[in-house]
Amino acid sequence: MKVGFGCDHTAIDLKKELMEYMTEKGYECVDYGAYDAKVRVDYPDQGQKVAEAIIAGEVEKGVLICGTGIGISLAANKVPGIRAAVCSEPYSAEMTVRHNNAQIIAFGARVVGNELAKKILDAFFGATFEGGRHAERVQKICNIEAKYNK
Ligand SMILES: O=C(CO)[C@H](O)[C@H](O)[C@H](O)COP(=O)(O)O
Repeated sequence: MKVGFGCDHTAIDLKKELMEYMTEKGYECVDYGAYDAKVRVDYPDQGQKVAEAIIAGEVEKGVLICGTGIGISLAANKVPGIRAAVCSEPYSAEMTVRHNNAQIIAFGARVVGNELAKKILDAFFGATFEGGRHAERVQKICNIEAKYNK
């Protein structure tokens, strides 16, 4: 599976470590920036890049990291069709795939440590969407989006 990674200046080292971790597990990791911890950047730019890469079919899923995970996920969720979830622990990371069919996991480099971040990725990428009643609920989310994107 191809996975897109994006972050702001707060998470350069964590992103690098997680990309290495996922590459070792056999994932093909694509880096959408940022690249330099000394250069302050705006998290919406990387959130948008990874979200658009998913919609374009360049990558299947995404990992977004800023200081809290909140701003970068808010930006990604503005791209129609994207479901990005902020999760600071593995249970939510698993459930956002099983029940919400989220394509992007987001978290904060100032919130979670490196080893917890790996556990969050294990849970997210190890889960499968359950469909059924959850598909109907996800469709309702899509309907809200469609109503405001005419
Ligand atoms: O989620 C965020 C904002 O909603 C992030 O924490 C950003 O990484 C944060 O805004 C960066 O702040 P900085 O003071 O410019 O480092």
